[in-house]
Amino acid sequence: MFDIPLLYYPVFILVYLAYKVVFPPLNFPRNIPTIPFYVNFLPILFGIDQLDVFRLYLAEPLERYGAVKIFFGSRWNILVSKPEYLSQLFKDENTFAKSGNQKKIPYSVLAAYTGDNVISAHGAIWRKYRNAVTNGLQHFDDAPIWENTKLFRKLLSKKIENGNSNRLSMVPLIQRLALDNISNVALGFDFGTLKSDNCPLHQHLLHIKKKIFHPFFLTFPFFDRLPIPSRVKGFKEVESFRRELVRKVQDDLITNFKFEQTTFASSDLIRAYNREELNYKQLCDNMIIILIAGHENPQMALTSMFYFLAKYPEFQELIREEVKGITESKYLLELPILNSFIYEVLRYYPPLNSIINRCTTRACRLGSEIAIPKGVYVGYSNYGSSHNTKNWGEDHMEFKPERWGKEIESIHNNWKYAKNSCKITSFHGGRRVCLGEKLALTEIRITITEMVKHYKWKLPNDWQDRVTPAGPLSPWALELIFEERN
Ligand code: HEM
Repeated sequence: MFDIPLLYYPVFILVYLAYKVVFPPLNFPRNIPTIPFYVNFLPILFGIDQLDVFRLYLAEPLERYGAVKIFFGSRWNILVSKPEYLSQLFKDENTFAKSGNQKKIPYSVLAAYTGDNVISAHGAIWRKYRNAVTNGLQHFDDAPIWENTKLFRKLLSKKIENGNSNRLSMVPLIQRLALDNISNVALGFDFGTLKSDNCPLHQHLLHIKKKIFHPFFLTFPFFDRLPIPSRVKGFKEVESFRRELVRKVQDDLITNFKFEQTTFASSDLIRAYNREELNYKQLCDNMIIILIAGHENPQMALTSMFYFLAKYPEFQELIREEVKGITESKYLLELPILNSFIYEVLRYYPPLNSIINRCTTRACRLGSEIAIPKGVYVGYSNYGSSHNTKNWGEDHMEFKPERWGKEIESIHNNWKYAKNSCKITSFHGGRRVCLGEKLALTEIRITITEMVKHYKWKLPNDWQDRVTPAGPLSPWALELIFEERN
């Protein structure tokens, strides 16, 4: 045996870490391309956005091979975009088992925030959660959404009046609309952000989100294991926000003397907790995920809707004509231009660009050719499947609502077909299909309807047209210039 001087240990550790980061593990499939590990840092280093990264590094290999090796979240993963592979991923849940942050990075601030919930759980636990929340998310009263859109309009008009400018920063405003919608429709309380500029729960949420979605800690959650003071504080703040939210929901529902008749997703969660089918942590984890998925995804989608309506203003006029006199959601479902426009936006900018939260439970093959070892994280690229020549033709980079069809029946059928054949995976598909799709689409239809009736808007000439640098996908720091219609 020979002694290695202590001095060399840090060097060995660094070399080992670099080796783990720079190259995929040796047992990863060799017949698919490797995306350079540094692509994650390009938005931070060079100010480019996630679609620049996609165009430069992912588009061609994904189009050609349908799957690539990619470094993300402190590990190497496999990212898939080919419909056949996606369909296998979505169907064979026993092999590609859901494994969310609570398993992948249990030591992280992000995992402390989201916990073990209906989106990330697997097997019997997932079924228990899904049973509790399905009814409330599928059957809901859309009246609060109409009401909130009116409050949203009032807020816009007030901002324009007070600021002496009709140029508005849209992200915080849309977030307020999305938060009030999900809290009213699914959680059974009013977040109240549209009525007050300084709602304490909202301020708390904004504060912790900055900590959770820090690009460095998202790429290297491993550092959350270290006693870094800001991260230690982050854990405490996340916990206090979760408790505050659940207390608010419980207080509002319990003081509601008709609690037993309420059908919110949160009422069913509380009932499952009262029957001891869920423990307190599971109750919190699922309440919080309804809040997170229920406001962040529609927020991204709505931001993109506003953007595309500004970029192609002819659709503001066409949709305005279509929605004239309509005040009920069921009639909005029948409008071809409105619905094909929405589907095209969801294809063009899928709010969740890529999702990596499945882990192989055994060595297996993706298709007949890609051999994957046990314990590997496999995810899917929504942008990759909806921007792909094989799936969408040579014009997939063009924004063309008419690609969905002319008649409303064929438009909805084409949307269903694209989902069933995994050519569009913006809402996942199969058994684990998004439970909030109906709610989100209702919210989007109502918001567009009310907005085009009362405003015209356009992009400022000096606004930089780019998308978010990483994570959820939508126009970055969207600003719009509004004009009220008479
Ligand atoms: C435009 C808006 C939305 C988009 C694009 C979207 C997208 C998705 C996607 C891609 C998944 C699968 C995630 C995965 O693979 O792990 C999912 C699952 C889910 N979403 Fe949504 N979502 C949206 C809105 C909502 C809303 C408003 C809710 C309401 C709370 C919601 C609740 C859920 C739930 C509960 C699941 C888990 C389903 C399961 O695994 O059983 N989503 N969503």
